Amino acid sequence: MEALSHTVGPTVAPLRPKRPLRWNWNGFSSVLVQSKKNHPSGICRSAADEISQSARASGLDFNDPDWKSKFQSDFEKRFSLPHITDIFRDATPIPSTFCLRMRTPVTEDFADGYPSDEKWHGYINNNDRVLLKVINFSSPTSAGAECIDRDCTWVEQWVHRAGPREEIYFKPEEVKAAIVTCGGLCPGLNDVIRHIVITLEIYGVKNIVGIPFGYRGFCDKELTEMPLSRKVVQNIHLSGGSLLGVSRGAPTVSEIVDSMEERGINMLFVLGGNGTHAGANAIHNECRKRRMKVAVVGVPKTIDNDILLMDKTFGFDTAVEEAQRAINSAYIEAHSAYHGIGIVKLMGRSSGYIAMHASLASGQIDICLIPESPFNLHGPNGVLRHLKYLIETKGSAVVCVAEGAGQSLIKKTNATDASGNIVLGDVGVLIQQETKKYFKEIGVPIDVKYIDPTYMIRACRANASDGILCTVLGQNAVHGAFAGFSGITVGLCNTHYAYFPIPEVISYPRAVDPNSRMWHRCLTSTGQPDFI
Ligand SMILES: Nc1ncnc2c1ncn2[C@@H]1O[C@H](COP(=O)(O)OP(=O)(O)O)[C@@H](O)[C@H]1O
Ligand SMILES: O=P(O)(O)OC[C@H]1O[C@](O)(COP(=O)(O)O)[C@@H](O)[C@@H]1O
Ligand SMILES: [Mg+2]
Repeated sequence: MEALSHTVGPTVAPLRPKRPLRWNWNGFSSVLVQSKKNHPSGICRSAADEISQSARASGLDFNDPDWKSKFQSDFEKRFSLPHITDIFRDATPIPSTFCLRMRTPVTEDFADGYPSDEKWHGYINNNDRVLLKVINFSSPTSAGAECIDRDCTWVEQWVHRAGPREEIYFKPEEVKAAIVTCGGLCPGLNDVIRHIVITLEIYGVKNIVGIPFGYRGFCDKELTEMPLSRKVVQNIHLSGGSLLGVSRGAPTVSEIVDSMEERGINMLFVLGGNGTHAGANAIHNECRKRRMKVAVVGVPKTIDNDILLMDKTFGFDTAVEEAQRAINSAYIEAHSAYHGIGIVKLMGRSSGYIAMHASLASGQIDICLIPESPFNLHGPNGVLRHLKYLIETKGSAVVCVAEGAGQSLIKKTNATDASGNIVLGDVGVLIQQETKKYFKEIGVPIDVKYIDPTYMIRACRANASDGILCTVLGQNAVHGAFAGFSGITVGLCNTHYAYFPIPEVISYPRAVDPNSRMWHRCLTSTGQPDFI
């Protein structure tokens, strides 16, 4: 085997030896098993149990000398992209109207046939692949190891490369494309809308509409679709939010598809998170059932960064950058006060990515609390005792907490929002109140400042790196639809762009691995102990 370059990081004992080491093994799905909560089965088992049970469940026998090729062929099947020819067997492609060498003016019609450039193959070949996992873990005890078998055998896992194909399955003049944005706001939504519209026009599509206020816009008679063109979207990326509006809750899938049929929509671009993608996949399946020649393509939008398999989702970098402003304010308040304590609550329902990254980026956080790493507030190892230590030794402290952290410490209400998401208890307020109570009890004066910048962060305009990410994702969404794929989404994968079948990226929320190098880096930065 060829020598691989070494990864950077400590080769000695892990930073936090108190935490039990457990290798991550999840049979066929080869995903991180991060904690009891994040394991799709919800069961916490020993590694040996996991191997035997998961192997049984997947039918994978590691004594079989062919287990690796069986794994790979199963993987290839799972990641193959649904295509309209699965249903319309005789659908014949035409040469792409997305000319890579010479742009076709939007006003020109295609009376003389579609322009094509047969000499230069700047297109993506359908067999191009992107490598999903790029670290060859030598042992299950390596930080963040994702292993398939007990020996952590290296198995290549390839996903489909995104981009324009040489042949397309829709004639631009027959396309009615619709764009819908669902769920909460996220920086970059307008950038993605803009690039979908611009790219559609370059293919030659003239009928492009926006569906107002998420899935609701399909069925609310008071809401009319918004005609879109390069002219309309030219400057929309200069402000945050969504030109089309967003909403939670939805009509039924069948009502949405009825509405699509009525409107003659045959390309649907869906910008949203896990809920939206579940909806998009259901729409795709319903269209197939009705034998509608429709391409449904998602672009993952979530500030929480909780979509599986992608380096990051758009808006995340901007959110981290913006979160730092709140952290810096909390830091200044805390440091300017006598015994000041700053508390900042950041988004992240089930994933602590924003809190972790903002803490790392700012370098001003003493305690970072995320849903993936349980903690006690009270007791000898609790957060409050450490805050007392910080006040005694540093004179001030700053806490960053993700909204989904510490939910076991808060009384559950069982309330859900319109989309069915659990309404979380306010952990920021809890920490604020308990901190005040604790210091009052021990007779130490403190000055607590609590900042919840949630909606300020979400409403921001995308920063430069997100702007580029949105541009590429928006363009690739259109290329995917024209290539005839449906029920897919697009994401950044090891710095390349890939298409994924929707179910693979939303089977459960992506979460921070408490055994990962990144979380350990964060702990190194804050200097916080275990809080259990
Ligand atoms: N399992 C599902 N099937 C179909 N539609 C869903 C599903 N979950 C959520 N949705 C719809 O997707 C939209 C967005 O979902 P939501 O959870 O609010 O945001 P996000 O997509 O950001 O996770 C809502 O209109 C919601 O009704
Ligand atoms: O107040 P809202 O609109 O329900 O949004 C709150 C939620 O939005 C988020 O920022 C993102 O959630 P979505 O990805 O589901 O839109 C969550 O972290 C947070 O719980
Ligand atoms: Mg969601």
